[in-house]
Amino acid sequence: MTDPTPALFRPGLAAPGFAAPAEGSASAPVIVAIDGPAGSGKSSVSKATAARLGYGFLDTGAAYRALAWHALEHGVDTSDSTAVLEVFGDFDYAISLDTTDRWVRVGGVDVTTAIREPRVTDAVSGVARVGAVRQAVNQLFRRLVASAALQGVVVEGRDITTVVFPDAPVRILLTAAPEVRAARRSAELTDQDAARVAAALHKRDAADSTVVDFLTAAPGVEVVDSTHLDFEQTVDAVLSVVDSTMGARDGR
Ligand SMILES: Nc1ncnc2c1ncn2[C@@H]1O[C@H](COP(=O)(O)OP(=O)(O)O)[C@@H](O)[C@H]1O
Ligand SMILES: Nc1ccn([C@@H]2O[C@H](COP(=O)(O)OP(=O)(O)O)[C@@H](O)[C@H]2O)c(=O)n1
Repeated sequence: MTDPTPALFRPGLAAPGFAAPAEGSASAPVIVAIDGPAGSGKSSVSKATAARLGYGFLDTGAAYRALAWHALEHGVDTSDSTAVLEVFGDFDYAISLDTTDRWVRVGGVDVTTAIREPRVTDAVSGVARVGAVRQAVNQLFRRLVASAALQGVVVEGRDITTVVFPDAPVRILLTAAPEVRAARRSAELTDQDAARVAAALHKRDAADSTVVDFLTAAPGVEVVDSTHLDFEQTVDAVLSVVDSTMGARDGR
């Protein structure tokens, strides 16, 4: 697999008017777009799917989490949109698209683990509702993918199938019943109280879904419901959608 090129983001470089490289050109990577609510398996399933396909993997939520971390480092209350925009001005963000070497950096600091802390999770919806932030990070995502020199990239988040890459050849909504998603997230965060984890997850979904709709599939988006599937079955179900969609596209 080609070594995915880590890319650095300074918002100034992606100011309004920045022209993202054209999609659909011969060298543009194939996009597999995956959306879904918290704990549906987007990150883990997308990463495994990318590894199986020999593609790169872009976790878009990491950018919002990293900006929330950056805001907290500056003592900013993320419910204050004006203050969020101010600290966004010097948000120096970089992420790896490599499934075997995942890292996230802000200003050269490795925040891969720090952005999963509860204080960041609790603050992230505040930065995600700032429209100017969303527009700039969406441009970054398109630029990162277009310049990755990869055959394909699995991109996961909340608005990838609808806003970031609405023309992606493969678009999937990954869902699971709310109680199943909460149980999976709690099983992952064994050092935290399960009831608190579940309440925080549902509260974040409620806040996030006022900004983008990731609970219903847009026209043309395939639903993969993992409620009754184990992890490998879910990856297989996603790969099956990729295969049938790409097969239909290539006339197979
Ligand atoms: N189908 C599944 N069955 C069981 N566990 C799963 C399944 N899909 C994902 N998981 C696990 O659930 C947890 C949450 O998945 P994650 O990928 O972090 O979700 P998201 O990125 O949507 O928040 C992880 O520990 C992951 O390994
Ligand atoms: N494309 C995206 C991805 C994430 N987000 C925001 O970023 C947060 C963190 O996303 P995430 O994917 O890491 O969250 P989990 O589903 O892993 O819990 C979400 O709660 C949203 O507020 C978004 O608004 N749009």
